[in-house]
Amino acid sequence: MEEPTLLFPDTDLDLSFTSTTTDRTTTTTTTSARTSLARTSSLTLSFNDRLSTFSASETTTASLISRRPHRSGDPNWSAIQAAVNLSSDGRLHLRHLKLLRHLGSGNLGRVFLCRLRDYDGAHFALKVVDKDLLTPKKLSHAQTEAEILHALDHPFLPTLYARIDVSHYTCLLMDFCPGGDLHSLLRKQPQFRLPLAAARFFAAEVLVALEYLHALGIVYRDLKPENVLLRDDGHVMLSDFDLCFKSDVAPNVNFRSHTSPPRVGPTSGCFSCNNNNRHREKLVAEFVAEPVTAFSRSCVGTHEYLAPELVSVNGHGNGVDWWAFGVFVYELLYGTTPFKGCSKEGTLRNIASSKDVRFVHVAEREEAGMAEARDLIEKLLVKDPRKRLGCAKGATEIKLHPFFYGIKWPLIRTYRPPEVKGFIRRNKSNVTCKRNTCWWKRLGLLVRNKGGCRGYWGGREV
Ligand SMILES: Nc1ncnc2c1ncn2[C@@H]1O[C@H](COP(=O)(O)OP(=O)(O)OP(=O)(O)O)[C@@H](O)[C@H]1O
Repeated sequence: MEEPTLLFPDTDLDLSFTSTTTDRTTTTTTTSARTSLARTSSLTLSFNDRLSTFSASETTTASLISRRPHRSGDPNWSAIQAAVNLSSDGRLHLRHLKLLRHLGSGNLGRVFLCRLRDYDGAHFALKVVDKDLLTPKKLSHAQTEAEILHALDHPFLPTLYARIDVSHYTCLLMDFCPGGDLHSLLRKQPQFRLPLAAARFFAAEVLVALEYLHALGIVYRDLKPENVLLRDDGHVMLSDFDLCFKSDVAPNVNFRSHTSPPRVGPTSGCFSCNNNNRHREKLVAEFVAEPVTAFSRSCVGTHEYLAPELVSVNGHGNGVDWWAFGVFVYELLYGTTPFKGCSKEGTLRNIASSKDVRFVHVAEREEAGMAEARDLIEKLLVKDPRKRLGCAKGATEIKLHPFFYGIKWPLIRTYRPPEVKGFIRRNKSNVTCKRNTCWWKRLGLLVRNKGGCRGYWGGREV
């Protein structure tokens, strides 16, 4: 038999991985994540084996997602296009990618940092899902995630560059966020709290991302700092779309009355009866695309972020995202979540109770803007979704709240992100990865000895 060739020969991928799933990330639908995570640790060996023994055209289907308008200038696209042009069948394959390291694991699979083999300027995140290890429910979540990623085109959401299906693996090639996630950044702050300006900035960008998802009829259902990743430039990227559900949405242009302040200038002033000196009311057109009829009964999400209607399992809609947004703003500013109890059950009881949100008193938190922040949180954490801010008109009405006063929404992607303790701006072309040649030798040996057999690493059954 021909010796299997290694397709990731100088990878630094660490296979001796253990589950990183924490209590925070556990969803109410999580079942045997640990088992599936442990099994997926033999992934690379399987890849090498399969790709070396099957002809690519028989076993792989790869779709290069078409270049989208707002990212058309993205150099990652050009790099991928160059690789595809050189490919004999005009497709992107796993052999074009070089895995650099393991970034993390979730319910559905593992995420790796990788780059194009012949071009070291473009880094990507590769999410690898082993469909054989998933329950039918998780399989449907994986399918949902892939479909949603395919539909997105927004600066604060991931770009799906390609989807590669190899045997029972689905690999999704996406933007890599070198800044880590907001939860880790919070852990680096004094008392886990962000300065108000930083919290406002991140909240505003997440709001814009949610607005876009809702305009597509997508209810996200998994907002939490862990799922807010930071790009190299400090702007956010919402991740993890497996718990989303899709609904219809009917965009509308509404008119609301807006009172503008009196005009000051030479024509106003001493004449109190002058029309220009009065508050003037005018009609302002506003675009609303909110999935108000969205409805689901499945209880998914992260305990501390679950809306009361999710806890009561009577069915829920778009409002769960606006509730979670309230919890999110609270956590950024207070370093904890508002209904956290001593146990998961205690947390759920607090959420379901009729008690309103309480704010921990933090003397040094009384900076300008905190009163507005508390008011916004109170309006979002209204237990009855019909009365909750955002449920009727979505982000359009949340953006008008005084907490966000002064933000020029269409320009937000051009804002300079705040300097935050612990955030290191990384140059994409200078992503570091641990080198461990001895490690690679062990991998080569293992593949040769076992013929790339899956299931063993370092003498430990996985
Ligand atoms: N695009 C990315 N850039 C950088 N790191 C990423 C990227 N996507 C995911 N990660 C890292 O990989 C980890 C696993 O991500 P993944 O989306 O598979 O699962 P998760 O966020 O833990 O959620 P879940 O288990 O609910 O699916 C994340 O915690 C994150 O640290």
